[in-house]
Formats: sequence, structure tokens, C-alpha cells
Amino acid sequence: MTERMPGQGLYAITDSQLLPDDRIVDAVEQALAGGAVMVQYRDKRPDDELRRSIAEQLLAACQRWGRPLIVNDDVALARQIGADGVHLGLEDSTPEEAREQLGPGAIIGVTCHDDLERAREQASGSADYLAFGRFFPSATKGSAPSASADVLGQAGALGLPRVAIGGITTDNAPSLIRAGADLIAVIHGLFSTQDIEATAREFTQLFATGASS
Ligand SMILES: Cc1ncc(COP(=O)(O)OP(=O)(O)O)c(N)n1
Ligand SMILES: Cc1ncsc1CCOP(=O)(O)O
Ligand SMILES: [Mg+2]
Repeated sequence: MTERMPGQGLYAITDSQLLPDDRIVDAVEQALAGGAVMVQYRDKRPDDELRRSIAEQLLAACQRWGRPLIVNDDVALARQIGADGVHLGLEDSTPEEAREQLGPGAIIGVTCHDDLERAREQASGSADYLAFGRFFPSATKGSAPSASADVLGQAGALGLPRVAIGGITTDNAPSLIRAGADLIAVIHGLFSTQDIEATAREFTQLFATGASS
């Protein structure tokens, strides 16, 4: 396993429709080269063997860059490959089950949408980061409940890293960073761009400049 949770930066999330299997590792390498601090393997397809093979390749890429690989939804896959952690939504395993399976060193992220009460409960449980959103219309998951940027500031008192997700681009990310997001989680706004490395670098620089523009 790589080190624990990064403090701030770009959280790159893969998408099997956007990134064909023969391009996904290269695309993630580009994101890492541009400064992505954490990667999530998100793949809803039912082929366990294929998903395991891709996840192993992504883990190797993340290890080359010393960055954590998080597996979406699938605690068993995270455990099988020795990933750094798992991301869980309301319909997935509980963070407590994941902690039991993955151990004390694993990074466990939870979806909170716009729900500060859920965030408070999760912060006193097994979560290592709290994810809020979607903040903008999302090409990947338009059906995700929407959230207002205020929730990021309100969640600051909970003491865990706050992840913002949903329709984020280099243009709209600064408002979320100013509102308190520690990590910006992006699919389309990163992996559908012509130059993934340059886009990742732009996201990364927003943190260095305090998103002042
Ligand atoms: C960083 C991050 N935040 C939120 C999600 C969404 O998780 P979930 O609500 O379980 O939805 P799916 O991604 O499983 O469709 C996420 N994956 N990552
Ligand atoms: C998985 C998920 N959960 C809330 S929005 C979203 C999709 C994020 O993808 P994009 O960055 O393309 O909007
Ligand atoms: Mg999920």
C-alpha cells in the first residue's frame, strides 16, 4: 500500500465508457504526470476478471507515482489486489464492513451528496474522507443528487478531507476550492480533454494559487 490520504489536489476518477480498456492505463499515467494526487477505478461492468486485470494495472501505475488507488464500490476487489482503499455510496457496503475487510490502513471514502447530517455520522465512524456533490451538471452521472457549495464550508468543522465531485472543470473548480474543497474529483473534465496531462496540471495549479482567479 502507498501512503495515506493526500491533503489536497486532483482526484482522478476513471470511466469505462470514456476510457477504452486499451487506453485507460496510459490516460491515468498522464493524469498522474500532471499531478493527480489520488486515482479511483470506477467501472460498473460485471466482468470480474477484466475488472481485476485493469485494477491491477492501475495499481501498478499509481505505485510508480507513489499515489493511492481507490476502488469504487467493490470492497472484495480492493482487498484482492491490495488497493489503498475504497469509495462507498449509499447503496454500497457500509464503511464499517469495509474497514473490517481492508484493515486500519485503508482509505475509506463515503458519498454524502448534500447531507451534512450523514457527513457528521460518517465522520465519527470509519470514513477517511467525505465526498459532496454533484455540484454542476454531470455528463457521467446526471442523476446524482445536486449539492450547494455551502455544504463544503459547513463540513469543515468535521475534520476530515472534503472531496467535491460532479461536473467539475478547470473553470468551475476554483469556486469549490474557495468554498473549502480539499480534493476535486473529476471524470469528464479531465479524461475527455485533448491533453490529459496539461489539464491535470491546470487543476493542480489551482491548489497552488489558492484558486484566486
Ligand atoms: C469521490 C467520489 N465521490 C462520490 C462518488 C459517487 O459514489 P456513489 O454515490 O456510490 O455512486 P457511483 O460512483 O458508485 O455511481 C464517487 N464514486 N467518488
Ligand atoms: C460518480 C458521481 N457522483 C456524483 S457526480 C458523479 C460523476 C462525476 O463525473 P463527472 O466529473 O464527469 O461529472
Ligand atoms: Mg457506489
